[in-house]
Amino acid sequence: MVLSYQAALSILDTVANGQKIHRRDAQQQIPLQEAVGRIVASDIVSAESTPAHDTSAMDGYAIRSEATSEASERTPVRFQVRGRIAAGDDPRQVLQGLDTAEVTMSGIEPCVEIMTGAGFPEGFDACVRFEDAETVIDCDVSSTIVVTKPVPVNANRRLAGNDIRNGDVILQAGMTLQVGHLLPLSSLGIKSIAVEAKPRVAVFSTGKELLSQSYGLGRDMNGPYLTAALGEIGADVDFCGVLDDDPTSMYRHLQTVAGSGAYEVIITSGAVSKGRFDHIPDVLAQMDAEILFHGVAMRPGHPVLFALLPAGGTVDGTAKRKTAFFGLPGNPGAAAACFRFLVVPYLRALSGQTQEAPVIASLVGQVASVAQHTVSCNDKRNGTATHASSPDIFRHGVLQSTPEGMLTVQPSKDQSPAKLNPFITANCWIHLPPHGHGNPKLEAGLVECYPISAATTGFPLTSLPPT
Ligand SMILES: Nc1nc2c(c(=O)[nH]1)N[C@H]1C(S)=C(S)[C@@H](COP(=O)(O)OP(=O)(O)OC[C@H]3O[C@@H](n4cnc5c(N)ncnc54)[C@H](O)[C@@H]3O)O[C@H]1N2
Ligand code: MOO
Repeated sequence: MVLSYQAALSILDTVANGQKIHRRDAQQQIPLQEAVGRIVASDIVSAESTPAHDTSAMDGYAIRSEATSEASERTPVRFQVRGRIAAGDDPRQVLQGLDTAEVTMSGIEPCVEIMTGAGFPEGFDACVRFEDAETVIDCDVSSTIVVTKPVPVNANRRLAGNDIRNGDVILQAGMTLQVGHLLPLSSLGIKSIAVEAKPRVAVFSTGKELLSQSYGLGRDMNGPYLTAALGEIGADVDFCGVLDDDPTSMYRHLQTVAGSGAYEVIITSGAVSKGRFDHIPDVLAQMDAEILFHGVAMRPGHPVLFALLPAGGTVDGTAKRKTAFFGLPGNPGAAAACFRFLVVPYLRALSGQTQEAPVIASLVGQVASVAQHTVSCNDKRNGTATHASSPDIFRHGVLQSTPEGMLTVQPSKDQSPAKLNPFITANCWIHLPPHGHGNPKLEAGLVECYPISAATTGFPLTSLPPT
């Protein structure tokens, strides 16, 4: 029986977690502003509460709110300005020598000019904005102002510690640093951050048709696509060229790159299915690879292969890291789907990230046909029996929000894995589970969508994971 998609994911997760411990220099400390898009390596916990002091939210006058409780147009309350505090001033120094109790007794309330962000002076509990006070005697800092409305306690005052609390977990290990995170992190004085090392990945394309364009249009699409898609998710990626359909040279090139120990993952596309020139499985056997799966119940992409290449030797007494190998199918639509739904989960697990949560959208049209997508698939590993098993199906499509605020998704009309035109407009992948017929969610027309791009920076097009 062909391996289910879920079983393939579980193999990838186990292998990634096993490989994780062998990652050399797995963490790096880098400046905050260079870390956007990188994976946070360990929890960041606040060592302080912010803001450190009470501060003013407006430019105005710091007053005692109680003094304004009876204030009205007919009974305005007078205040005398007794100082001025700018952001960065120490309010204690500004108010040195001012005995608020004494001046209050003298019949006129003291107040202090205060600027937005400035530390709140002791003895005052609210800020009245400049535009809400009338200056009756204008004399620089000893002006007199009147207030004609009661000012609530704590008006325009930011209380110490009401933003971030000491001990708050600001970011969890495995999260992708987003540009928005730089604001709270910088507010805590954090200037650099420990991030996971970028996974090092080598990409090859295969096929003589890509090397000589004497007949037809043998253009490499998977090479640029996979290289860019890997770069987008933060991998350190090298495109290593196109391998000819010759097992000897294929072996030589792959062995050289694997033996260099420079890469944690090698990805090829093509030459993995049943054809006479599909040499990847044989070359891997020659390389003593442990083939963990070859053939998954998924559409497209069922010929996909995953293996571990031997490391050979030890480092500091521990076995060297093996190299993960993905043999993606050659058809570009299949290579892209396998990348998105097998390679990305592997790399996320390797970097300690949680897996993505889908966006749930209403399927436009085709609900009935989609719900009855159970098909039979060939067992690619032994190449014999046809099993009536139901594959996971991945379809590209267009996800959009309606003016009513609904999310809808329309699968591309042509899902042929060799058709590239739909990728001009497609912005997501739809994941249809196996045994769709009878699945209540699917029959209600609700499907799981993932953005085509697996990058997690920018607008996070993923719903919150269930709590
Ligand atoms: N007898 C069978 N034939 C095929 C099966 C099968 O189960 N039994 N599976 C089909 C499926 S599904 C796919 S997908 C392909 C995958 O085959 P390979 O991985 O062996 O890929 P190739 O044969 O090398 O190429 C297939 C196709 O893709 C084009 N290609 C390959 N690399 C690239 C590239 N980098 N950029 C653009 N296009 C590429 C290649 O030119 C071929 O047209 O096998 C089916 N056959
Ligand atoms: O994996 Mo092939 O899925 O259909 O092109």
